[in-house]
Amino acid sequence: MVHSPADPLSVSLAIALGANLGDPVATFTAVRPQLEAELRAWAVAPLQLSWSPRFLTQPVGGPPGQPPYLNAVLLARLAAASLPGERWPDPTRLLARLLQLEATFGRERRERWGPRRLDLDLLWCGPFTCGSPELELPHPRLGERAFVLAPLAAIDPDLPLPVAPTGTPLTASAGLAALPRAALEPPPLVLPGEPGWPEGP
Ligand SMILES: Nc1ncnc2c1ncn2[C@@H]1O[C@H](COP(=O)(O)OP(=O)(O)OP(=O)(O)O)[C@@H](O)[C@H]1O
Ligand SMILES: Nc1nc2c(c(=O)[nH]1)N=C(CO)CN2
Repeated sequence: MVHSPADPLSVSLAIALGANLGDPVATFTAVRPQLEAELRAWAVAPLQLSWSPRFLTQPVGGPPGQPPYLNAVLLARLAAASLPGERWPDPTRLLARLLQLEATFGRERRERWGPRRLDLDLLWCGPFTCGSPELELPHPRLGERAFVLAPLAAIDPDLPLPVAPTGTPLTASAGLAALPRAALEPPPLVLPGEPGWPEGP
């Protein structure tokens, strides 16, 4: 893992949630406080959390005939100055917590991109870059996925996305607008807020 120079992304992290088996709405409502608690326990330093609305999305990849997905994103901003010694906690420890939460909610791995009760993907984690199969950061497919970009753009259209060092800076809304037509057909459908998930359109 390598630390890159300070920028707005270097003080934030984002986690994508997905589910298309069981009762995804109930799963999201139940996992939300648990994910917040896991994140705060891992980070030690204070966090400012922003949840996206929930989106109903068409399955991308995997076996045909899957149910639609429920998707959302959690964005966390850290006050870098409040980190102990200004050092980030280890992202592999956060991934371990995410995998454990998936297991708690009955996640089973059968086939690539197969249907699942809960998927938690670490999209980026501050300044870390990492290319091992166990942990890739930033997530290599985040810029291709409407089910990730639409929730990010709903939190903040001007949110910069992590790109390769030589890449042009791209915001969440620009990334969404740049997707090929097929990736937006049908477009993600934003759900109204409700108790347990107040964020809506
Ligand atoms: N950024 C990341 N976030 C979550 N898991 C990751 C990440 N990078 C690598 N992995 C590894 O990927 C493994 C398989 O994850 P999973 O089956 O959830 O993939 P997926 O969500 O179906 O596919 P995709 O990676 O395209 O989103 C995990 O066991 C984990 O170790
Ligand atoms: N609509 C949708 N499609 C997917 C999703 C997802 O969360 N939503 N997750 C995948 C693997 O991470 C593969 N395909």
